[in-house]
This record gives sequence, C-alpha cells and structure tokens, in this order.
Amino acid sequence: MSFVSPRTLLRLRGLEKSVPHQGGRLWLLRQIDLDVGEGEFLSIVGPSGSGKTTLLNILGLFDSEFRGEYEFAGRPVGAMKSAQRQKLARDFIGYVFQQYHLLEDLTVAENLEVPLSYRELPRSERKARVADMLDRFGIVGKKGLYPSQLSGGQQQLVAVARAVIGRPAVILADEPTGALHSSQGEMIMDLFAELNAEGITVIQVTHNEVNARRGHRSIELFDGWMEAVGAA
Ligand SMILES: Nc1ncnc2c1ncn2[C@@H]1O[C@H](COP(=O)(O)OP(=O)(O)OP(=O)(O)O)[C@@H](O)[C@H]1O
Repeated sequence: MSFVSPRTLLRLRGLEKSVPHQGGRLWLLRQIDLDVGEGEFLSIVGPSGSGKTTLLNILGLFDSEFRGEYEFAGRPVGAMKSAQRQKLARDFIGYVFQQYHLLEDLTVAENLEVPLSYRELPRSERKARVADMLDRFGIVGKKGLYPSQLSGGQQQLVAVARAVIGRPAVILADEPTGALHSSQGEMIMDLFAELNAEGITVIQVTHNEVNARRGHRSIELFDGWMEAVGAA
C-alpha cells in the first residue's frame, strides 16, 4: 500500500555514523537521506550488522553522535542539548525492544505507569490511562503480575502498551516479534497496524519479510548504506 503523508515527521540528510576502529574509523551508517511522513508505517530491513539498530537508536534520540542532519518534527536534533533531546523522546517517542525490557520488580500496572511518571498528570489521570491500556490490550487480569509470570507474547503486549500510554507521535520497534512464536508475533503486528491506523507513525526493524510487508514501505541497509527503497 503506497502512502502519501501531508507532513514530514522525521527527516535525515547525509546522516553518517562512525566509531574509532584500529587507529581509523569504522563506518556504521553512510549518507542516509530519509523522510518519514506523519502517520507512515516504515520497515527497516537488511542483513545482520548492516546498521539497522544503529539507525533506530539515532532516530529514537538515544544516540546523538552522528554527522549530517536529523530533524524531528522540524526541529534540528544535532543542535539540541541532551536534556532537550530526552524531553523530546519522552514526549513523542515510544520504544519497543526485542527483549521487552520491562522492569522485573514492578507489576504490569506499575510498568505501564512508568512513562506517565515523567508527566505532570494527576494521579487519577495516570490510573485511568493505565486502566484503559489494560483493558484495550486485554491484560486486565494480569495487572498485578510481575513480568516473569507472563509469557513472552504477554510481556511484549505490556511493552507495546507501555510504549503507547504516553500517546507518542511515533513508535520505534527493534525486532519486536523476534523473541515470539509466530501467532504471538502476528498479534503484535496487528496491534502496530491498528495503532498506525489511528495515526501513530510506526518504524520497525525486522528480519521477517512478512512483517516487513505490513508497512507502507521498506528501506534496506547494506554495510551502512541505504541501498533500496520500495513500497512494501
Ligand atoms: N559502538 C560500536 N563500536 C563498534 N562497532 C559497533 C558499535 N555499534 C555497532 N557496531 C557495529 O556496527 C555494525 C552495525 O550494527 P547494528 O547493531 O546497527 O546492526 P543491525 O543491522 O541492527 O544487526 P542485527 O540485525 O544483527 O541486529 C555491526 O557490525 C556492529 O558490530
């Protein structure tokens, strides 16, 4: 399905990333030009070690050590101070990892509340949003359980709920179904499609061709170069 967005949410121009290596530089990303539209669902594919996670970490504002231009909603990221970047990430980005990354000593409900603790929301509003998420994701019965008491699929559901509870503009997901059985993976992909249909921009890294095709478009990385762009 092709996609035309009225507005660019993420814009990269000549983005490059290198790290010191054996007295020289090792290039992880080379001259990446990319526009991601508001409401788009983009898949990033490519072989192991091609730079997918490196790119996602830059897009997610975790990594600011790059050259070139990155604009997030029209704001140049390179010029920002670390606190500004963190605030932008907290306000606009939800991140989903392959290995869930839930806090093991917090219950499901407490994990969901973590992103809201950064907001100035009344306690009643926080509780209401957690209750909504538990309901929407069908995990009300799990709210008092700890992550270790859940299946992988259930943990990833909680991780996606945690990523969207702050109502982010964009979800970044790094191999979100990599650790799941196929039916659980499909459920997570259905959820991304549903959230995308509601207007959330989704960017996923995936090795799975079927999952990649759930996006509007795929970009492919090889040794840090963006070699192909195509409709999914
Ligand atoms: N800080 C670093 N120092 C040195 N090399 C690094 C660093 N970070 C990443 N790399 C290397 O950069 C390359 C790209 O890594 P990256 O994790 O982005 O790949 P990937 O495409 O996500 O791979 P995979 O599909 O296996 O997760 C790899 O060869 C990795 O070893």
